[in-house]
Amino acid sequence: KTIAVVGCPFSGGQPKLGVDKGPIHLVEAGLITRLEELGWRVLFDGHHQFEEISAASDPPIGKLQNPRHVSRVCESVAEVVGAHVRNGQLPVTLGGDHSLAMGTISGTLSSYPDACVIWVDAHADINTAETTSSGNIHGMPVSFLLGLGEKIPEYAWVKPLLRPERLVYIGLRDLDAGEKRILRENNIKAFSMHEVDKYGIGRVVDMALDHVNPNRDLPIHLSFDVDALDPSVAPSTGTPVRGGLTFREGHYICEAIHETGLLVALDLMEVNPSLADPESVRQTVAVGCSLVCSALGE
Ligand SMILES: N[C@](CCCC[B-](O)(O)O)(CCN1CCC(O)CC1)C(=O)O
Ligand SMILES: [Mn+2]
Ligand SMILES: [Mn+2]
Ligand SMILES: [Mn+2]
Repeated sequence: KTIAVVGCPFSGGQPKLGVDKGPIHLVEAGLITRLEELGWRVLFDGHHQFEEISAASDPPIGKLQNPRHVSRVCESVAEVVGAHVRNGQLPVTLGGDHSLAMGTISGTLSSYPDACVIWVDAHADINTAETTSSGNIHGMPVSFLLGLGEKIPEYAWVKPLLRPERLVYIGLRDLDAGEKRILRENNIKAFSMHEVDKYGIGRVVDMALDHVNPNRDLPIHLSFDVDALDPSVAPSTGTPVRGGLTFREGHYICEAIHETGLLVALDLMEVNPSLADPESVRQTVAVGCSLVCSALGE
């Protein structure tokens, strides 16, 4: 099978400079060669240029920051990822901030409507325009994918293709009040760090899969935010939160998902190579590469 590496140098979903440089660092760390060494054919259709998409003027809509730019970029990503999936390739999207998952998961679901989503993150990224306090759209992609909250004309292209019972979280530990309410109201399954401690990562992954993929017959889209890992493991990221997944727990999730043989798309998000000292940046990039390779059979 062929992997399509989709470099998405995009930072509009959040305020910190540098996360748009994530893809180039991941590729320059040798990710493509490592994937080829695993036996994959790898297509790298380059780092997408999004500057031309950026709206001339993009004033906030309510609290939402860079709303038109984020929407246009995500719509473009949905088309790119959807095309790769339709061509029978496995898209590996390198971020860039997590707002991009609005595009990647839309792309996957357009071809695999019954796909399930495993969202590995310290955060739920499920704020609506009403519940967000920051207005940073990287904290909102899941709400758009589920069709929650007030409709925003600029986001009319996002179809509510994701069903709550097809979504499961691993690694949560920093949720806004509105997000906790949304998870409860929609019966969304979440394995926080408390459950990871209580049951161990092995049981958590089994339970997560039992919830969204009970017969192990549905395609899996894995959306991995490196801030799910403990900041000691992946320090160079925009919204670090203490008490995260260990290096091994992060890798176990990826290895276990590979073992299902059901992975159809992968996102590796929020590596920001400008937020730490060179050694910490190198470490974060190396972990990102390693997680991708583990999800693909290493
Ligand atoms: N939920 C946050 C963080 C989103 C992180 C997105 B990512 O893709 O990295 O998972 C946090 C908002 N929170 C509000 C209260 C403040 O004290 C701290 C930040 C938000 O900005 O909505
Ligand atoms: Mn995230
Ligand atoms: Mn996060
Ligand atoms: Mn983040």
